[in-house]
Amino acid sequence: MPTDKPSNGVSGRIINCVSQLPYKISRNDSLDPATGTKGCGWQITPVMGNSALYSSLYYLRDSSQWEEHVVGWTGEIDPGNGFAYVASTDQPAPVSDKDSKYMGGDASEDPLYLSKEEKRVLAEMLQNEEDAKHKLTIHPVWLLRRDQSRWREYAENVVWPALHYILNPPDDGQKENTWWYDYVKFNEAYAMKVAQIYQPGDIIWVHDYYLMLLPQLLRMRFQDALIAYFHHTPWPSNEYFRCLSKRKLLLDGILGSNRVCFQNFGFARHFVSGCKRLLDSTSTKMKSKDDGTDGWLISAYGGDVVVDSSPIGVDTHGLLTEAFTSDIDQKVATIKQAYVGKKIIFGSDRLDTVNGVVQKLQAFETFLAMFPQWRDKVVLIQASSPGSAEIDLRLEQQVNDLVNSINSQYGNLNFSPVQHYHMRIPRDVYLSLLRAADLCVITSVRDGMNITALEYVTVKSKKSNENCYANPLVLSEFSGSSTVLKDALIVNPWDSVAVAKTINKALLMPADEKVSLECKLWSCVPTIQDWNDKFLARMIAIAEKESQDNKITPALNRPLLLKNYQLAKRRLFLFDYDGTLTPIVQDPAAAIPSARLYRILSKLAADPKNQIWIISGRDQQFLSKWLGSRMPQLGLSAEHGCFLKDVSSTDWVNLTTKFDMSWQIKVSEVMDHYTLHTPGSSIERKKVALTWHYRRADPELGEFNAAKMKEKLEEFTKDLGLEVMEGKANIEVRPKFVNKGEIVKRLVWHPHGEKQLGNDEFTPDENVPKDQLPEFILCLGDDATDEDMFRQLNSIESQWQSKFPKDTNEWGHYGIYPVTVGSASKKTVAKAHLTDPQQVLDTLGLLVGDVSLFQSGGTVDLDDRGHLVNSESSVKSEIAGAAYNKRTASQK
Ligand SMILES: O=P(O)(O)OC[C@H]1O[C@H](O[C@H]2O[C@H](CO)[C@@H](O)[C@H](O)[C@H]2O)[C@H](O)[C@@H](O)[C@@H]1O
Ligand SMILES: [Mg+2]
Repeated sequence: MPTDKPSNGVSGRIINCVSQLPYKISRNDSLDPATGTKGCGWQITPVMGNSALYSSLYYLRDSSQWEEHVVGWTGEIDPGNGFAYVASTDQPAPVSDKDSKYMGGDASEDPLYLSKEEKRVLAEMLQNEEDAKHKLTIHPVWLLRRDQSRWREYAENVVWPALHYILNPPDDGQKENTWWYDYVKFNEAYAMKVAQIYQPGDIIWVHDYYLMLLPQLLRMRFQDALIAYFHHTPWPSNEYFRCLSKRKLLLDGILGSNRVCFQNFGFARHFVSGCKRLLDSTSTKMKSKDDGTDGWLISAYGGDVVVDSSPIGVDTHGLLTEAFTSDIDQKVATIKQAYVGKKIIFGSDRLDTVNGVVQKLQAFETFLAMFPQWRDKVVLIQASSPGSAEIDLRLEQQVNDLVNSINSQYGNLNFSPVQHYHMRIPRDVYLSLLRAADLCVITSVRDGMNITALEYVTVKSKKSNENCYANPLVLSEFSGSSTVLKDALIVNPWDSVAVAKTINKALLMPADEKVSLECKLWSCVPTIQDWNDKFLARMIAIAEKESQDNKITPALNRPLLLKNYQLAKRRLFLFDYDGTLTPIVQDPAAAIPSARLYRILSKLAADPKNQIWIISGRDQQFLSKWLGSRMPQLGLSAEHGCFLKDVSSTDWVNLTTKFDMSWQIKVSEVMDHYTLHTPGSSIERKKVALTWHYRRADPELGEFNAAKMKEKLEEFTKDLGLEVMEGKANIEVRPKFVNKGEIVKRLVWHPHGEKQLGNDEFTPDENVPKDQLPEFILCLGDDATDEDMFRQLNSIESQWQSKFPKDTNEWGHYGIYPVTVGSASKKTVAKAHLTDPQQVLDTLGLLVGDVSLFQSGGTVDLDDRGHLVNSESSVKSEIAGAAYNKRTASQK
């Protein structure tokens, strides 16, 4: 139990977001045999599986310290009523219900329509499953579309395989795209639910890979929220993770958290490496002061995210109470009697490609072949719970073949050495087998944390009658639990000879050695109590450390941006060019606009409400050639604000005419010197600014000489009114009095749509009435010089707050969006971020109708079926559902 009262801004409330509530809802419309009438009730049954996560929820529920709120999807609701919904209640929560489908029923009918009242009643029933004394409130996430398994598809068919080192075969990506939209919506539905209950100071705890986007969606809404993400499954090497087409969006989604935690150090290390490679994050290693564990601080869009590990545990006390009852004693005795004179090897796994059932059977076959003395003296009882439908068929066949082969070679009429149960065995049978086993063998080829391993060691820690105390465990080195249970008999499941030898060794192990091993293992089993307490203590410590200057810059809330855009009558776009509208490339001359960029800019520019400006470090020649000459309707500013070309004009204005340019000679000399000493570097000579590029030089030499050159240039330019800027693999020098911020000031403080004055004496007119100023400003930039624009916009926003306090929009602001593009590691004064130029184009594409709203997330209001509120599909689906309800009611 936590000892200290939560303090320092922590409210004492936890919002646990889980991919599925621990209950199954079924409509119970069967005939009531007592009355002969049709019932119209609902049935709620607990869901088995996911025992560690659910026991964590129950532990917090029982704690007097915390008030717990659980937000979770209802899972597939069994609609009853002749729509035989094939889904077993005993599936573990995260397993795909691939065989869940409706049989019968007209496609136009929607048996999942639930009226408001029905949802209220069901929510109440779910809540009633909780004892009144507990401080736990259940918040169901309703997603009532008829094809309910759609919400699992992306997580289970795309993310899960990659996390387990399985690459899907290539295809045209269409199915995956549809699944992705559902995945975004699934996460959106959670964000909406959390937003309804969130209070400042709450700890939001997001669990696992169904909800990778949720932290960022919440960060968009609540910048100060304390968010933790715990990843229950393995995290793969980046070589696998980077194969996902949405890799950046997924990482970016998780990085909305203050803390990202894994089952072990290795998984955390892979995650950090992914962030570094895919998002250009930087990381620093650290040791937690609280519990001495190793971890990292990774810089994510202006803030720091803690990445560490903490293996989940089991409720050891509860388990021992549950496993040592007189009923289970009896069952253990019955099992022992059934196999008298034989050693019992037990295994309990889900039947999928990663849990290693095939490897186990192969090793057992090898064992019987290598050690004939054990034939007839050992039985393998293997319980394999069903996995997902597609994989089952192939695996099932392979497993059946192996079982038959072993039993026919080494069995006889009275005895089969492998007893295989392809089913989820009841809890009491499972516990009896754990207790009765002389050995447990786990040959998983990939898992986050094998709970059976922890439960086996726990059960073996207690003495009982049947001589089962301290029996050993053979454990795969690829199981997450091997990092915790280091003293188990560790094996490589791919080496069946080694596994066979280890089984032999384990079965022959003397009693004192078994006891000594068990003592070591038992002392390492993490308890769920400890796991929760440590996890939350760490979150409190993080909350205490959070400071104003360590705010994570949220991802740009695109749906909100779209709404704001659609409602605004005067819109101003301020775009940087390199690294924002085009990706950074080796050769500056090759960074030309793509066809997609032209198309989107043309569409934007075609709307008379829009004024579009490109504010770049490029010179006039480049901007005119690639943008101005093709799209004169764009306003252009060259060389970081030195030159200006108005919207729909061809004339450039030089804003630096009065500035003495003799400095160029000396700067050029310095740059020449370093160019000579840095092979691959070059100088870009613009009209005013000079840029030294070292992208094509040896990176280390380039960086080293850039630093030296900068120092040198700063020395003699400080009194000349010049600025020496560090850009992306470049050093630039230009007059200080012009910068992109000054241009922004000039463009914003200007009657919208009116011509710019063609002179360099322009002073912004801060008396322009509000109804002539832009109502929507989107400013995008990737580099240090773009921070001047963001700073300027932030200052304009503050000015407007005091000047026009009543003129905010319906979201309480002025529609000003300073957005940084690119590396997660940057410190920025922007209010939001986008990861790369591709996301920039996706965002602009969204505004002009080229891109779907659900390509990436943000604040959207969904109805209880996952349709956009008030959209055509939402209205249609509501009508169909109500009609269905009316019809079935009249049949009753
Ligand atoms: O303000 P911007 O529009 O972003 O321009 C900044 C500088 O961009 C160019 O250099 C950078 O992009 C090149 C092409 O991707 C890349 O090769 C180089 O390493 C980058 O520094 C441009 O050449 C400069 O003149 C701009 O000032
Ligand atoms: Mg740029």
